[in-house]
Amino acid sequence: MGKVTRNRGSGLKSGRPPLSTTNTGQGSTSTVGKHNVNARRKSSKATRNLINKHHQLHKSRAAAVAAGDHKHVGEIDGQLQQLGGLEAYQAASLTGQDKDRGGDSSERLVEWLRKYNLVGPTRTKLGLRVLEVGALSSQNAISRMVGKGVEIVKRIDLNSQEPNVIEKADFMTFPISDACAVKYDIVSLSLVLNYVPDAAGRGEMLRRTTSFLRRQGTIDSTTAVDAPSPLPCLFAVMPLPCLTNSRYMTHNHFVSIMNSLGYEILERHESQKLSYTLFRWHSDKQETRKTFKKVEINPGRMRNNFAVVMNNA
Ligand SMILES: C[S@@+](CC[C@H](N)C(=O)[O-])C[C@H]1O[C@@H](n2cnc3c(N)ncnc32)[C@H](O)[C@@H]1O
Repeated sequence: MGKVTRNRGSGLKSGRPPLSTTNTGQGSTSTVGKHNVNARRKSSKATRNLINKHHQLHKSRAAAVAAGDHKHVGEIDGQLQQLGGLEAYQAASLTGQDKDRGGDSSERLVEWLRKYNLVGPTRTKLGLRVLEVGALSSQNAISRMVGKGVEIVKRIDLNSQEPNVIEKADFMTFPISDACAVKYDIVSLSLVLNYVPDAAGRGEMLRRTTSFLRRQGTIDSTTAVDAPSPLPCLFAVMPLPCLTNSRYMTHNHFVSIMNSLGYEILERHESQKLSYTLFRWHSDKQETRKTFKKVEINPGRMRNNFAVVMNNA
């Protein structure tokens, strides 16, 4: 793998999708479902608080479901509703990721694909198929590569902001097809894994990604640089503290989990708040079905509890 690149000084500038906005003259307004959310009026702290609260409630809900506490589930659903539900969360994700505060995480993916000479103005014949899970916008950098190396970007989200171009679907139940023609060269999971409220669910999500990737040898593309092809691959973006400040996770531990699925890390970048990684999937490698439990590897009172559990199903 190449050296980890870091961009501590630029805040979130190196990652996040562009805000779909209409300019009101007073600041941008993002229209999310029925909600009109003034992007600039919400401070970045308020945005962060909303996102954090949403994540906390989701985790509590998962725990209440697991405990069979239906009353508590109902209460939490009410609180989520009061926060504005998934739509408000998505609006916060978009506004908090405005150009001023962040950027478009798929810019990093495009940068890496350029490095391997897979996208760009001269790559008109190359037909990469991309599955973007958790898509908030059809105007991001990877979408702009359609016709420049990318054939299609299939976008899905639990709640579609653009019903014509983003399919409302849950990745965990999204149909898997064995036909190579409907598989993908690239799966993008940008800020989605951390949305899953429980550790075993995250493991299942990672395991599931390989089912959507084309096998090696079925990819009609060659890299023109002196580097191995990164295809098929997974682009994963996570909040940095998931990997640097968790009791149950480190970057190396995450890579071990990915290795067990047949993934090899190719690229890594850290901005001030996000971790970006590109993993090539070796379809010829048998998944080891190794078990990864929730084990404390990084003790500390001030750390978070982010974990990924792989059950040997
Ligand atoms: C924080 S947003 C990230 C959006 C964008 N990918 C980015 O990098 O900014 C997380 C999105 O993932 C979606 N999501 C979470 N779990 C999902 C699942 N199982 N299937 C499809 N979308 C999912 C949520 O609805 C939400 O829109």
